[in-house]
Amino acid sequence: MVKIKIRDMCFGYGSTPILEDVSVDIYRSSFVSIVGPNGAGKSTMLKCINKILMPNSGDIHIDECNLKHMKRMEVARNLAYVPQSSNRIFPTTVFETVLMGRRPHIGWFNNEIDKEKVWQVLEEMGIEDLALCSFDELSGGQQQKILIARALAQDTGVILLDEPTSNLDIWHQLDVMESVQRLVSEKKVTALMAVHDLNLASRYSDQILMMKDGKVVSAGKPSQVLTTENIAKVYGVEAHVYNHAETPYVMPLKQLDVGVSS
Ligand SMILES: Nc1ncnc2c1ncn2[C@@H]1O[C@H](COP(=O)(O)OP(=O)(O)OP(=O)(O)O)[C@@H](O)[C@H]1O
Repeated sequence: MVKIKIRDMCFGYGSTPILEDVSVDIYRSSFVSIVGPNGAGKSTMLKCINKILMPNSGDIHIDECNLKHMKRMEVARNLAYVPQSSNRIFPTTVFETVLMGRRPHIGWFNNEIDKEKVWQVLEEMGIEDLALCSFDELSGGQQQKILIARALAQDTGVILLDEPTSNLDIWHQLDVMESVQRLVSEKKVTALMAVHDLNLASRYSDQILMMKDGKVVSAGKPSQVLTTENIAKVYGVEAHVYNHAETPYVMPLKQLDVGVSS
């Protein structure tokens, strides 16, 4: 069943087109990765789906609802968004930061159930010992985990993640990916994640969208999208792709043509 339906979506900053005629179906309870070079439009696409940006044309439906007709709080009850972790400063404790995720459900006034939910999420992520720490005194990787915890506390059917592993060591990268995978398999959440690491995308995703210059140039299972040809065309990189069943492993070898990616 389709959870997010995007049709003919175009977006531009001023007269500069950024997304062009994007049409994709994201299925309920699937883990979908968006890959592509710097500047391809991955973050812009996530921001359009979360209504942070308004497309110039086209439609996005969440279930049967057109995003255009959804109010801010309704969007927040349906979609949680984990932004790229650059310089996010919250002058609050970790507990208070995660509690902000409950706002779409209860407004400004928190009750015991919401606080319990926050403790539950902190425990599930193994970060309850950070609860009383100040958010802005944590490491980049710890802050990343707190932003993910805040999204989990939001308790939505869709979670959008913008490069959630970018600040993390390999142990924590796997930790985040396993957490998202558990959300998808156990809580039937739909996860859409922008990511640069093709091998993490390959291992964890049900579907990959490969973007270049604001267009989705390939979409499907990892084994259909992560091919030598696509990687050469989109990244300008020669790569070996070792196919282990449905999970290709990508080994980049050399640049083919400097300047393919921006
Ligand atoms: N606020 C802005 N104003 C104007 N142009 C912008 C703005 N934000 C992004 N862009 C441009 O939009 C294009 C797509 O950017 P976007 O951040 O969506 O790409 P991305 O694929 O997420 O890149 P990266 O992998 O580097 O994070 C880029 O050319 C970028 O320069």
